[in-house]
Amino acid sequence: MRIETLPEEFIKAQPIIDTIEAAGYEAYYVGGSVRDTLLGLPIHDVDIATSAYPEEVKSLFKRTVDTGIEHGTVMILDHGTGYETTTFRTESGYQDYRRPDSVKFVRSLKEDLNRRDFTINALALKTDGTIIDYFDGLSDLKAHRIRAVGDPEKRFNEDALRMMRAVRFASQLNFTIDPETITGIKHHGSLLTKIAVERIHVEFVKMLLGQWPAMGLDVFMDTGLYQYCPDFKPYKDQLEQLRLQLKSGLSSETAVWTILCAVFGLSSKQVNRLLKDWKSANQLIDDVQVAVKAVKAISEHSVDAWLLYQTGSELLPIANEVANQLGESPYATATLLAQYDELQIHSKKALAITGQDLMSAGIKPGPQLGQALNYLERQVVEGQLKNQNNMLLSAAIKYLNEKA
Ligand SMILES: Nc1ccn([C@@H]2O[C@H](COP(=O)(O)OP(=O)(O)OP(=O)(O)O)[C@@H](O)[C@H]2O)c(=O)n1
Repeated sequence: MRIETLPEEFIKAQPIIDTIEAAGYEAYYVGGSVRDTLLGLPIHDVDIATSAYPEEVKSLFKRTVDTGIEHGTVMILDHGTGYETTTFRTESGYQDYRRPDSVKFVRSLKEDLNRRDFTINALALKTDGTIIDYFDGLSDLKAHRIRAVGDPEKRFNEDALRMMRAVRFASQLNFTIDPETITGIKHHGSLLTKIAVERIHVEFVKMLLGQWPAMGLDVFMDTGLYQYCPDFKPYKDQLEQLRLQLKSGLSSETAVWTILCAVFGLSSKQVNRLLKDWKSANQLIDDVQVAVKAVKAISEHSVDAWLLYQTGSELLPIANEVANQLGESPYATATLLAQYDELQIHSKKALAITGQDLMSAGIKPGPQLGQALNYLERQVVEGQLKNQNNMLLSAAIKYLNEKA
């Protein structure tokens, strides 16, 4: 098979391949960019595989970076773009189920394609548009099927993350997974516990960002893969519910974790624990804690000024998206944002009074000063007080007198 017109990303990279070939080696485009081109999807990174050994590649180009030289990968820099160029290799001895202990560089393209995860990812493309397909990847692409190259048991034993990649591709591409590959996942699901959580995290989120999340979730649940992800085991019923409810992919990582935590019914403390176990960034944890509260309020039709203020304009659309996915939002996002815009202030800094002003008026520094500012903030947000310095000052004095 031959692609008539190659996307411009490949045409831009052609001088790299030409240089390698002129030196007597083979070089091809490989991996996701070839798969996505054949599916008519936009491509991200152009990866090149070559028969030239890393030192040979480096000798051919002025500017290279050793991005993974022990695995044969050298990045070639050309007119501001980096091209990952990897020597054909075989892999052996995956003691940790994720990275090959030893790689052997080889000169044969077929051997290189043979070590890859799925047939749709084991296609090579020449600069003239010819596709090289040793493992029936083209018919799997046509049948919308994810199938391991060779023996699925061996493939997942080598790299257990591939099971998560399979469910992620199913969600992104609307593909089914070949029955033998499914059996391989069923047999090897527990190996996922040997994989760094951060890597599972990336694939899991990509699965729920995919356009057809139920395609991946079906396999994730039916094969029992979910049990080997941190803390998911007790939430089987909720995950099952989610797979039926999700109509389309979510828009962001924050939305992914918000919907999970909302469906699991987690408190802020539990959100923190779950997301820490999934090795999440602190900012994500903070955002999800806020967004989950907002989803609850939206679902219960109890959105008020204070909730809008605390949630903020970035998280409101996410919380409303999640509530919509769960079929429970009576609000349009634009309405929530318009109500948010109408608030007198959008941060504590915007209060027309400072701690310094309160101290100048004789209020002593200490906890009561902070309490007074918190009181004013809430009153202004809720529209009980106008955001004017003299009004806020007298309200603070009254508040502290009543408290005393
Ligand atoms: N665990 C893995 C990861 C990658 N690959 C191979 O390396 C290629 C590039 O991997 P990567 O860039 O991670 O994924 P892509 O398939 O390119 O997909 P995407 O860019 O959408 O993540 C894959 O196509 C596949 O041939 C593999 O065999 N096993």
